[in-house]
Parts: sequence; C-alpha cells; structure tokens
Amino acid sequence: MISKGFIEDKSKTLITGVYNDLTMKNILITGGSGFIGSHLVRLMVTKYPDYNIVNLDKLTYAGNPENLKDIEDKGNYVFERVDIVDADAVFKVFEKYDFSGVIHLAAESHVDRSISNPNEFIMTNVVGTLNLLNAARTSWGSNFSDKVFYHVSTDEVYGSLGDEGFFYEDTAYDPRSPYSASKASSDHIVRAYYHTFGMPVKISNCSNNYGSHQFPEKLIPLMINNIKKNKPLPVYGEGLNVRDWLWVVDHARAIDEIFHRGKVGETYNIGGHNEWKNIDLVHLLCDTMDEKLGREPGTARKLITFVKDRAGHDLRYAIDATKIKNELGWVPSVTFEEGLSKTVDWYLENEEWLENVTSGSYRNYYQDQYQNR
Ligand SMILES: Cc1cn([C@H]2C[C@H](O)[C@@H](COP(=O)(O)OP(=O)(O)O[C@H]3O[C@H](CO)[C@@H](O)[C@H](O)[C@H]3O)O2)c(=O)[nH]c1=O
Repeated sequence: MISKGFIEDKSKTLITGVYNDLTMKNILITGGSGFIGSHLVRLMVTKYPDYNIVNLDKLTYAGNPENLKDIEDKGNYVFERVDIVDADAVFKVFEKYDFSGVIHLAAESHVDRSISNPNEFIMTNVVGTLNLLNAARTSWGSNFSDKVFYHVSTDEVYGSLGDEGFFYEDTAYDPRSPYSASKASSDHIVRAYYHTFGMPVKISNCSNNYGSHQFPEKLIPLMINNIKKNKPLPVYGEGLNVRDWLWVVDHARAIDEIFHRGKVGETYNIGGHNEWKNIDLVHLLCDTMDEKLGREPGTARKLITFVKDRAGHDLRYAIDATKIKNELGWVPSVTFEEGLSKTVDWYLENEEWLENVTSGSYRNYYQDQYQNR
C-alpha cells in the first residue's frame, strides 16, 4: 500500500515524480466532478479501495468538487485540475501517475450549448480525446497488457429514430448536432487507435441520464427547479420528442461492468428501455412535485409553456441493451418511478446545491482554490 502520509500530503505528490505503487492500480477518470463522472468516481472509490482513483477535471460550469464532498477525504482519491485540451498538462499527469486504466467522461455535453457554440465542443470532445489517447499511447508504449482506455459516449451518435426501432451497437452513425458530431468523431478516433496502434479500447453509448447532481440546464433538473420556483416550464416544439431515460447510478454500474469485464475493441449500448415523450414526462414531474410540495393537483401543469423548437431536434432515441445484459448481466436496478422519486427528493433536499450551481458560487470558490496548482 502507499503510505498514508504520501497520499495525504498532496503537495508532495507534485514533486515526487511518478505516483506508482505496484500494489495499487492508478485509474484515471476524466470529468469526475461532473454529473455522471461524480457518480462513477463515488462508486469506484468506494467499491475498489485498492485502486487509486485520479479525477482529472477542468471544473467548467457543469463540474465542481462539491459533487464529491462525501468521498474527497478518502485515501484512494486524488483530484487534478486539468483541461484536456491542454496536451502538455495531460502528458504531465500521465507522467506523474502510472495509469493502468483510463475512463474518459470529460466532455461538453449540452446540445443547446453546442448549437450556440460548436467550437468549444470540437475542442474539448474531439481534441481533448485525442490528447488523452496520445498521452496514454506515449505512457504505455507498446506494452498494453492489462491496460484499458474506455471512452464513455452517447446514443446521440446514431442520429434520430422514427416512431419504431432501436439503436443497436452496429447501427450506422448519423450525428446531427454539433454535440453528437463531436462525440461521434471522438468514438471514431478511439476506434482508430484500436485498429491502427492496437490500443485496448472500449466504448459505451448511453441514453439520457437523470439523477442527483445534474446541472439544471438538462430537462429533468431544469423542470424540477422551475416548478419549485413557479417559473415557466419551457417545452420545445410540441413536446413530442422521445427520450429513453436511465438512472445515473445504473449508468455508473454499467461502466464499472464494462471497464472490468467488457471485451476490448467492443462497443456496448446502455439504456433503460424507458421511453417517454417529453410532454408526458413533464406532466409526471409536475404531478410528482405538486404532491411532494403539498400543492393543489394541477398547479405545476399551468406553468407549461410551449417554446420554439430546438434546431435539428432529434425525434426519438431508444436503446437496445441486449448485448450488455447477455454478456455482462447488467440490467437497471430501479424502476423509473423509484429513480425519479429519489431524484426529486434529492433536489428538494439540496436547495443550497441548486442555488450554488446556478449562481456559479461553487465554481468560483473551487476555481480560486485550484488556480495556482
Ligand atoms: C432543456 C430542455 C430540453 N427539452 C427537450 C429536448 C430533448 O428532446 C429533451 C431532453 O433534453 P436534454 O435534457 O437537453 O437532453 P438531450 O438533448 O436529449 O441530450 C442528453 O442526452 C444524451 C444522451 O441521449 C447525452 O449524450 C447528452 O449529453 C444529454 O444532454 O427535452 C425541452 O423540451 N425543454 C428544455 O428546456
């Protein structure tokens, strides 16, 4: 084991050189301060005390270490504030730690933001992924034994479905937003490093996630926040678009399975088989919130406001998750009703978190704290 002092004195790790204890695997998780990333870091730190989990995160508006407050003092957790677009900084982290595995989640993820600012998505999602692949390749040389580079991706790479059918692992890519095009590009680059350089890669493509710690720009936390504050509930177009919702903790469980037991060079689709038209989901949220807040039934529904549709709005996503079920035995652990109820409770109990992320105060606090590192 690494001596306690070595871990606790984080400043020491900066000058000690390669952080390498042969009894402890160093695993890099990028984007670990974000929504899905923080759930994965929590799972890995808790479930695998013999792993040293290094969370590399830039701390954008959507990520803050506050999300990991409950585990940040664990001896097997380290935080590195790094922008994956900065190739030198990424190389330095790979020099400092001897990683046996990389789980790459860091990404710009909001479709609407990708429409107003595509460049940032290409830089972070495409160039950032390339920088990580290059750093891993340099660090690992040609010795790939027991190494894994795992790219966590989205079902949006497959494009838009009509009223019928599902996305399968071999569905042709047809990304239609700058966000999904950037994720499709990074998937292709990851696969290219497998075919060209023999890098042991894995990819998963997951459907829409919901749960605690999701930035309230995404549909579910945005609606919860607005219902609480009696603000309008903006439903794009006629609300007929369909999404396949999965509890974020179940996504983290799936990533754990794929990372440890998935086949190298393969893709796994992850989804909850839980399709909802946006308007039906918003109705469910309204009714759930009315009940939990002790309001008159029908109160929240009056806040629904149909607004201009998203440009190029994909109609429907639906995942066929047979492969991960048959190969790895993964199935969701909760029903949508259970997961949604837990989620609503969390946002109602964590008002301060919601206020701080929307005002940016966590971000400012942590950015000041880490700016000289
Ligand atoms: C924010 C917002 C969204 N919508 C609609 C647009 C979509 O049809 C649906 C869900 O929107 P979003 O929560 O933005 O999620 P969506 O665009 O589906 O993409 C999500 O799901 C993807 C996986 O499918 C992830 O890769 C993305 O990172 C994630 O953002 O709700 C509204 O009607 N009103 C809203 O205010």
